[in-house]
Amino acid sequence: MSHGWGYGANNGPEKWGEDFPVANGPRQSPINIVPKEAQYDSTLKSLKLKYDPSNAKGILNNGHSFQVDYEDDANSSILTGGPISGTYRLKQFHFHWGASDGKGSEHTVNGIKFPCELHLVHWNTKYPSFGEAASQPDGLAVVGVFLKIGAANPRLQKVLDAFDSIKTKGKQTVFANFDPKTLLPGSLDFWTYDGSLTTPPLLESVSWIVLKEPISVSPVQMARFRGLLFTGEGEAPCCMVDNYRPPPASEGPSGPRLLQ
Ligand SMILES: COc1ccc(C[C@@]2(O)NC(=S)NC2=O)c(OC)c1
Ligand SMILES: [Zn+2]
Repeated sequence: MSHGWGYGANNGPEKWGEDFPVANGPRQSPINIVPKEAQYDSTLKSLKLKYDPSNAKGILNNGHSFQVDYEDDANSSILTGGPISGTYRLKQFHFHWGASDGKGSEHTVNGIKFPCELHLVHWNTKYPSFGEAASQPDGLAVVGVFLKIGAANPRLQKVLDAFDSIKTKGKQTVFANFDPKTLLPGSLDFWTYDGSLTTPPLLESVSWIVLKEPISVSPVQMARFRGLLFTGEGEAPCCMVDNYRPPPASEGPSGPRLLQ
């Protein structure tokens, strides 16, 4: 790719391997989750998430998605338990979504796409920083949550209400006092596997924890996600939609272990 990566025909997921050869690596994400093939692992612990709403800093349109960033200079918003050992700090959360309700998630379940997928990104405090952790095989832990079409989700409202301030690439605004735990479903049951970032640099540093229970989002709320732009102010507008990497066409015989 002569120009930056994106999700278009000329710079999308099929082209990322040109500049990022790890795109064809052994632990790339996302994957298609086949629940019947997941092995039960009784040694897995329950997931523990402790978030301090006052750690919320800001919300940013980064040109690929939008993200809500958190203070991460102390163990006040942390993930423990589940498949991970030690303490991982919340860094940010962001979403991936489609141009229509039939697509948008990165992980799929039995080949089914959801309209949207939330990623809560945490980094291993055994490393000195997020940047350092992002290059380590046990550096990151991402909690994935599917959004499925249903009743409007009031927990999304504060995020949606910020969109007018971050419509174009590079725009950001203050986003204070938000507890991401309010975005989680009632059950924290999960599938887990070792994978990667789902955009360049596609680093194979993520312990994936995908929650089985989706949260709801209404068609009207999804339309508001699609009102964001990939493009910057003053550029020809391009709607921020289909910002998802699809799973590989078919899992090899040694598909990743899924534990639950
Ligand atoms: C250099 O560190 C990075 C770079 C990109 C992302 C974003 C993303 O690629 N990763 C997931 S997960 N979804 C995505 O869109 C990141 O998130 C942990 C960390
Ligand atoms: Zn993501």
